[in-house]
Amino acid sequence: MSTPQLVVHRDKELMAQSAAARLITKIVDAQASRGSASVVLTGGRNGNGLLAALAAAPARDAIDWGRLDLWWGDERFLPEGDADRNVTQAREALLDSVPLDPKRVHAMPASDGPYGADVEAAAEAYAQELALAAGPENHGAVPTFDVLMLGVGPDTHVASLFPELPAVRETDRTVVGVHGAPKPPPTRVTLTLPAIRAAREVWLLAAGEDKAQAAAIALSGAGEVQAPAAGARGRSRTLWLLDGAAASQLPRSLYPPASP
Ligand SMILES: O=C(O)[C@H](O)[C@@H](O)[C@H](O)[C@H](O)COP(=O)(O)O
Repeated sequence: MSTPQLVVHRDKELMAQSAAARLITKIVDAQASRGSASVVLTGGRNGNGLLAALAAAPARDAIDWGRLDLWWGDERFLPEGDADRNVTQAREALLDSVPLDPKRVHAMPASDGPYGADVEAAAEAYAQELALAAGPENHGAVPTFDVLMLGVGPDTHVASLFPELPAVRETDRTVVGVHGAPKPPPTRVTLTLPAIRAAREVWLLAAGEDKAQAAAIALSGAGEVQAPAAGARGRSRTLWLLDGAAASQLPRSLYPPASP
């Protein structure tokens, strides 16, 4: 697993704009070399802030939107179209304004979908969808995602993997249901750490004073069960994208001076 690399920006707006520019380049390069790109989106303010910055980016249409596979790291298990669903918020921030191939937008099941209120069945269905997309070269149960993005919670959660809860301890399955999540809503579907670690690159987004302690804990060698963000590593790159406020409790030796 790759050692975390940190980039600290002046504020959360610049962090979102810079991360969006970084994502455009990553997708364009993947499409140029492999014909398509595969990205895992995250919910939350930082994740949606990045999507909004991407929607406003002048270079955004350098991306061939029809050759982009979008997946989700987690989803709130709510009815289709619910304003609190991550896919609803992603559509509002970006997806509804770009010409994606609907067959390549892989939303997690809703609580009024084919699996009803059975969140375990919904999770298993998404795991099967991932496995179907995993080519032989992936020798695994999930596609090799080019970039998997994760917001970081104040308690160091990523996706819907919360400290000490069963989902963060999962070592075999790629997708599980979550009950009793401390961040509402309580029922969710989430990728597990093994699925997250299949990504080429994992980018963790942390902006704001309320993330400073989480970043310091996750980057100080804490265990992944106590600090799930500590276990979110990419196969070739793990990148923490922070603003100065979220980096304020980190030892200065961990990162170069913040961007101007
Ligand atoms: O479903 C969710 O809520 C998100 O996937 C969650 O993991 C989020 O990314 C973090 O809680 C950070 O959220 P903020 O960026 O809003 O702090």
